[in-house]
Amino acid sequence: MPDQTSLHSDTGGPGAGGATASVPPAVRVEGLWKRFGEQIAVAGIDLTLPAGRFIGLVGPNGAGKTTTLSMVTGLLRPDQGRVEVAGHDVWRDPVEVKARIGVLPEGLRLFERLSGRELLAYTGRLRGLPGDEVDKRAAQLLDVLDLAGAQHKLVVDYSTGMRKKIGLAAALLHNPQVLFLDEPFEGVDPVSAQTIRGVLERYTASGATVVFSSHVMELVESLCDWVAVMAAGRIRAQGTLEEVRGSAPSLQSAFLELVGANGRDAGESLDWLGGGGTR
Ligand SMILES: Nc1ncnc2c1ncn2[C@@H]1O[C@H](COP(=O)(O)OP(=O)(O)OP(=O)(O)O)[C@@H](O)[C@H]1O
Repeated sequence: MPDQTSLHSDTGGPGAGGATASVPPAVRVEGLWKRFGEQIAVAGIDLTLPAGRFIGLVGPNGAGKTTTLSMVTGLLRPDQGRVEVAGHDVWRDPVEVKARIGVLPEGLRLFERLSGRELLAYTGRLRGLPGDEVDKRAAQLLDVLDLAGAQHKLVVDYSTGMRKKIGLAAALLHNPQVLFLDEPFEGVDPVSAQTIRGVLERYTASGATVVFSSHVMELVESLCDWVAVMAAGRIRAQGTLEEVRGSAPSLQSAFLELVGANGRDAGESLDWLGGGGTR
């Protein structure tokens, strides 16, 4: 199993995924810390995510993924450290960064009393796009994401999967350079997941970057070409999928080894649990 130091840490050059030397990494994080009271959520991480990749940020519950993504996207101020997106400092240059990113955060809050179509129209105008361009893009996104039939329904009446899809459409509307998605497939049925996947694959094929967090290793393994593994507020590995997987048979096995979950009591101590018991 490779440790973090043996994996790519310097990116942006041709060896780091085909980007040219002049292209800054999609994300560069240095010494990032966040503490909530006694709880250290993110413990001084360094992370370099190359541009033009489909990147998975994986880790067990409570690893610090959401906290990291919130700091990287300018939603949560770090206690310490620096974050750059596409070469711009997130906290010194927020307007430059926000124009270049799309975000689908965890626990997405939407304008519930707007219809899906109105939400996209409003988002597009906030992004400074001309009205006719917003109309064109909104109609295409609603169509591709299979929401055209629900475009005049209020967002409050959308299902969990529909909310994810309209949130994704809003995040893509201004054609961002880097798209951040926190658990984009959670609560999404397989058909919608396939649709979202198709949209994201098309988006990265054109040179844009997707960074998404997930616990689902099979999904990350099938979608991502670059992976960062987080546990207990630290980065345990980062690199291409092949590098992080190393000699392990799957990303799941590599992950369990990296986060130290192999050999954990798998419920043997619950000797009272099971059928046939009397109490
Ligand atoms: N606002 C907060 N106040 C207090 N503690 C917090 C807060 N946000 C996160 N934490 C703590 O920070 C740690 C990291 O949480 P975070 O949500 O970033 O993890 P995660 O990797 O996204 O987890 P999950 O996969 O379960 O969503 C956890 O111990 C969590 O309890």
